[in-house]
Amino acid sequence: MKIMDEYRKKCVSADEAVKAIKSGDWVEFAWGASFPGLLGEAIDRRKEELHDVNMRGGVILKPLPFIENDPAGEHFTWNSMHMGGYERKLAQKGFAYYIPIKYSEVPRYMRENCRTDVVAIQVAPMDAYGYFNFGVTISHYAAAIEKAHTVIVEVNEDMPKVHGGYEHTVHISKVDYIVEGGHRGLPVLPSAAPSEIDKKIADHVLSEIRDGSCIQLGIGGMPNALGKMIAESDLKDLGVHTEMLVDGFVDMVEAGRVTGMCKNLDRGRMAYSFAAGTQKLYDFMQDNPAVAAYPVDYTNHPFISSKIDQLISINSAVEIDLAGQVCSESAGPNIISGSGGQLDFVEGAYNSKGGKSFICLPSTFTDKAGKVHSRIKAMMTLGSVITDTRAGVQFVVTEYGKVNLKGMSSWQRAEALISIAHPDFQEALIAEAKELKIWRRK
Ligand SMILES: CC(=O)SCCNC(=O)CCNC(=O)[C@H](O)C(C)(C)COP(=O)(O)OP(=O)(O)OC[C@H]1O[C@@H](n2cnc3c(N)ncnc32)[C@H](O)[C@@H]1OP(=O)(O)O
Ligand SMILES: CCCC(=O)O
Repeated sequence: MKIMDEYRKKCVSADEAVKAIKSGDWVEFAWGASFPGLLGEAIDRRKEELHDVNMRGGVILKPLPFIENDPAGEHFTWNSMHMGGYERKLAQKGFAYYIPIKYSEVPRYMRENCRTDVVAIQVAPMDAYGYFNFGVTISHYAAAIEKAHTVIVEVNEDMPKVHGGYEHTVHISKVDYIVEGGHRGLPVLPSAAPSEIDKKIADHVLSEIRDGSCIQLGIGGMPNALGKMIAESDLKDLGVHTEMLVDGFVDMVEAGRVTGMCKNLDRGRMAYSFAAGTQKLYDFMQDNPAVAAYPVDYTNHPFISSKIDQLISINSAVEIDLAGQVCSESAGPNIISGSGGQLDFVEGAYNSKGGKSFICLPSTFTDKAGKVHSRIKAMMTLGSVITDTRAGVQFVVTEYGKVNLKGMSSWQRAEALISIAHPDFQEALIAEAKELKIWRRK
């Protein structure tokens, strides 16, 4: 069959396409900026016919209509591989559940561990050869498609067509239904301007980065702010190998910091697996040969990323204890986000020749009642999830300085971490360290 005949045959309305979903199914639905809004609304309209449907996705940037309109959870359950602000509020109300991941492993989970009946995703318009480009989200979609009995694509004329890599497209022969969405825009994830604390942290990190380094920036305000600061530095010939492409990287390119010419892999190109940011980022990605889209088991697996020399990983955290264990995903037992690719890059950067991993966090956190807490704790808050074990953590940075925990004894860790805690909390931390028998009088 000619490709355009096949296209026309598979083209249906959103309501027609989602009839493929049956009660009890698992549906791979949305990730980040690739939110298939028409399909979401159509699934919601089918609510009364469906029971016990498990929807799966992550980093959701827009409300999920089928969850919003099912407050008793009779029809749909939301399962997230990484929660953003919207999902963590759903989780606190009991409407969403977290799937613990090491993000590098997600394609394998899809192939070997997770049930996937239907894939419903957003794509760019088909090309002349019959391929739909995944655009801003490559992640694990190719793997999920391999396992699903039904694949539905919602075509968004505004989805950038990106260069790969591999597994950044799906061929029409693998697609069951096509829903034309026209120009739908993409959800944006705005980034804040760097705060004074961000700037101080950035100064500590910047003094560790050399010309020719390859940068990964994690999710959240701090890494993005650091990206902007790197753009304002005088570093040269930087490379980019990251899971998440954010506006900070565009700033670096525009400032002439990035050539990628020192990379051992994907020389001259910026490897990424999903992108979320402003329209400036999405415009930058469109048909840009400097961008290389890959599945997340390529960008994130430490076996691959560590082949790149001078890999610099910059991630953020919620709290750290005096042993050096890092929590980046919960406040006590309450989920904030997820492990994501943090551990992947902490390991990848440390194992790269000349590589360094940085966990960057402000020294304090102010709660909603205005009370200030140290993020450096003698012991982890009860219920907090350990994202990076103490043996894996290398540099820890606050606005008060940086310490490299690798190879340090328990008393050295306590001393080092207390030295970068907020001065108002240092005495109390020393007292607690003494009780824990990790304070050594020198
Ligand atoms: C993407 C890559 O390339 S790979 C690796 C990157 N992935 C990761 O690092 C995964 C884990 N990390 C993360 O999810 C993020 O970096 C975070 C959560 C640590 C920081 O993200 P940000 O968006 O900057 O966090 P932010 O400071 O806005 O806080 C998020 C929420 O946590 C709450 N919070 C933050 N710190 C604390 C704390 N110490 N105690 C209690 N709550 C806290 C905030 O109040 C906020 O809640 P709200 O939205 O209800 O107000
Ligand atoms: C999984 C999405 C983002 C992250 O790695 O934290």
